[in-house]
Amino acid sequence: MPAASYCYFDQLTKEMLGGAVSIGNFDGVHHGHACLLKNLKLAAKQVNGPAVVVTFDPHPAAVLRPQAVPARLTSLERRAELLQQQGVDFVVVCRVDRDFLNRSAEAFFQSTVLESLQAAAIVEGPNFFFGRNREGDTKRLETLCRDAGIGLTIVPATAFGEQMISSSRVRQSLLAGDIAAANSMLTAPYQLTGKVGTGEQRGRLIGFPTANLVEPTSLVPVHGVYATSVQLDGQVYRAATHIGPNPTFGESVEKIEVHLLDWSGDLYGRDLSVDFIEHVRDIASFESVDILRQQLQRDVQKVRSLIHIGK
Ligand SMILES: Cc1cc2nc3c(=O)[nH]c(=O)nc-3n(C[C@H](O)[C@H](O)[C@H](O)COP(=O)(O)O)c2cc1C
Ligand SMILES: Nc1ncnc2c1ncn2[C@@H]1O[C@H](COP(=O)(O)OP(=O)(O)OP(=O)(O)O)[C@@H](O)[C@H]1O
Repeated sequence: MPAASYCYFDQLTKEMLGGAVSIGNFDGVHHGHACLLKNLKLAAKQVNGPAVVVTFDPHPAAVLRPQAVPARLTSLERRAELLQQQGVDFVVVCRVDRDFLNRSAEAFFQSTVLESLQAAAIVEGPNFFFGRNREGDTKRLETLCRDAGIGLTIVPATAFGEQMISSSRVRQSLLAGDIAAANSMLTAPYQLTGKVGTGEQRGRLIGFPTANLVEPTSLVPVHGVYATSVQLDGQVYRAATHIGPNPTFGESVEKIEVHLLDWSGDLYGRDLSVDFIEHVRDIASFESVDILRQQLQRDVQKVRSLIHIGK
């Protein structure tokens, strides 16, 4: 991935202008977003311009309701990477503050879509809202696009099961430990990134050394043991990941511990990205360290059976 996979509005260059534009949070980059982005690329081809996504940072909810803001599914870097995997040419970020959120739907459309990006087409989903208090909807957008003489595509909703896919639904699945459902909605396995900090150094003693992830950059799934994979120095490794306390040792602090299979070395201070593949079991309090150790052996076998990596 190039160092700067996204830019801000004051960094726009000529090749980013005159294209097809989609606006939204795009948190997680799910299959609903993917369907929309397929249409964005078609629209871009028709207008002979770039496929541009406009996204927001921080999330508008973080400015409006900081006490109740949902954790993000993706950092800006990861979101841009996933959007580009879907064929988006440019990701442009709106810096969100109270002034920005106070703009009317018309003012936002005029300044962002027409003046800054000189958009030739817009592509959105059915639940798109814009401007102060989410006053602009797809009807309003239709009128604005018609008046400005630019094309508009509203793509139908993509569902998973009976309901429409949304970032909020992916968050709910992760918080319920339903990794399979979350991954069915996402375009790539759910990924958690953090820095490797120091633990109690106990894992090494019980034969299962772990990298303890601190400062996670996105939502932490519910407590449990997970089959995961990690990319390290260009190689993919399987990992058994524990999220939660260590009740066997009387510790109640939540930890994110990653035990890499078929790897040994020192990871302290490095950034680690963990892909979640399956939920394996809940956290338990074991009667002895020996019984915990036997369970960890079974967990590792389970991870091997769930994840196959090419040699
Ligand atoms: C895959 C995996 C599953 C684990 N499951 C449990 C568990 O169910 N209960 C528990 O008390 N500790 C569990 N542990 C955590 C160990 O207790 C922990 O790795 C050990 O205390 C080392 O802690 P440290 O990294 O702070 O040194 C698990 C660890 C791993 C890697
Ligand atoms: N399931 C879907 N099918 C089609 N389009 C979608 C779907 N979900 C979102 N979109 C569209 O993608 C664009 C970006 O949406 P955004 O990421 O803001 O919403 P979301 O995924 O519903 O998230 P949230 O749950 O946070 O509201 C919008 O145009 C929206 O209408």
